[in-house]
Amino acid sequence: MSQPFRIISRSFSSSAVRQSVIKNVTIIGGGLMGAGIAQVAASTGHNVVMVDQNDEILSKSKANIAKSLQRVVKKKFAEKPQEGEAFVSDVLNRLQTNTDAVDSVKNTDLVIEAIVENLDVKKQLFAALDKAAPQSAIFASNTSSIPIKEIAVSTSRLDRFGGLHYFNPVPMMKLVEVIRIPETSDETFNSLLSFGKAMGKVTVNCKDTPGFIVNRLLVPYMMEAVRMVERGEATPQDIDTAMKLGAGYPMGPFELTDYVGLDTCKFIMDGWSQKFPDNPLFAQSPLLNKYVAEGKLGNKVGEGFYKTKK
Ligand SMILES: CCCCCCCCCCCCCC(=O)CC(=O)SCCNC(=O)CCNC(=O)[C@H](O)C(C)(C)COP(=O)(O)OP(=O)(O)OC[C@H]1O[C@@H](n2cnc3c(N)ncnc32)[C@H](O)[C@@H]1OP(=O)(O)O
Ligand SMILES: NC(=O)C1=CN([C@@H]2O[C@H](COP(=O)(O)OP(=O)(O)OC[C@H]3O[C@@H](n4cnc5c(N)ncnc54)[C@H](O)[C@@H]3O)[C@@H](O)[C@H]2O)C=CC1
Repeated sequence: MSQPFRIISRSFSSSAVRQSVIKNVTIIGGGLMGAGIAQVAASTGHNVVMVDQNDEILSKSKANIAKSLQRVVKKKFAEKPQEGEAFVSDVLNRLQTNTDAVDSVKNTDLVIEAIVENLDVKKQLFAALDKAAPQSAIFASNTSSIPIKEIAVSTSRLDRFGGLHYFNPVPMMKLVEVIRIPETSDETFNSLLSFGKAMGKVTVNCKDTPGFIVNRLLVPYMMEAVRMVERGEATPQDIDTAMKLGAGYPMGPFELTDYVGLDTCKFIMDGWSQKFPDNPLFAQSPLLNKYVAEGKLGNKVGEGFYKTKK
């Protein structure tokens, strides 16, 4: 078997950094995030297998990727449309799909999980993948809110487990939070950092604390916005306008909730309100729960706090 690690010598330091070479990537989940991660990984030269529950979902994911790639090439290859076409075709050739997660990891270097925000479902998936993936493969979760360690314990590879938390829309958002648990080896962490950079992202290092960096600050802000509406202090429209024009945010909190998906937001809040019952920042929102119960899940279904085009 080939040696999975290489020594990288950095010119600015005499020390050498051990890390594995990541070429073959498996993304589990082809929804909003999985499709975005798959697109950018394939666009940056990686061989990608994107996995979801059935072919219909995967066809939609591929169609969304094709649409997003067109937006990217329109800018990047504005003067060279033929090169743009060749780029799109190369990217799509590097992107395979599979409905069998276990089969998809047999030759993988890195698994990135981007399925529903539910601890039990994630653990069940990783436990199955752990038996099938090569010993050298690194596992990462894109969870928004679940501690990485709680997911990682479903496997026998805690030293090869970490978090890669991307932001929506992945092709546009430049950040990836790279999370290590105490057991994550330096090799694994360095490989995850290098992979994030190889995808063209800026990486920040995070410990395995609730919400990492961005969501630990973003969630209380967004929850206070919905509580303002619940208290009758302002409308979603006025809050969104205020935060865009007064604070310079590209989207207001309600537009962003529709963009992220109200179901995902509720999964996050269900988890945090159970875990931190005494913290008022994470108390449930009756309004969010009502919208989710009515099936108003945001842009993905055409209606959330706003009616949008699907
Ligand atoms: C209030 C209710 C409370 C509920 C409580 C909730 C609990 C908390 C939930 C927390 C959720 C956390 C989720 C998570 O883990 C982390 C996240 O991802 S948080 C989300 C982070 N993302 C953002 O904050 C996005 C903010 N928005 C923007 O940056 C911009 O609006 C955006 C880039 C999306 C779009 O730009 P905009 O100017 O608004 O629109 P355009 O359509 O003109 O696009 C501009 C430019 O960008 C190109 N583009 C856009 N999307 C894509 C894409 N998917 N693929 C490729 N290209 C894209 C577009 O083509 C435009 O290009 P031009 O050349 O400029 O025309
Ligand atoms: N929506 C957002 O803005 C962000 C979400 N996240 C996180 O990313 C993860 C995915 O979120 P989204 O992409 O928004 O969700 P989504 O609902 O758009 O997609 C999830 C996909 O996973 C698939 N899936 C579910 N169980 C599966 C399984 N066992 N095997 C294979 N596929 C399975 C579903 O069919 C669906 O297509 C969640 O953990 C979420 O918290 C992280 C950053 C931003």
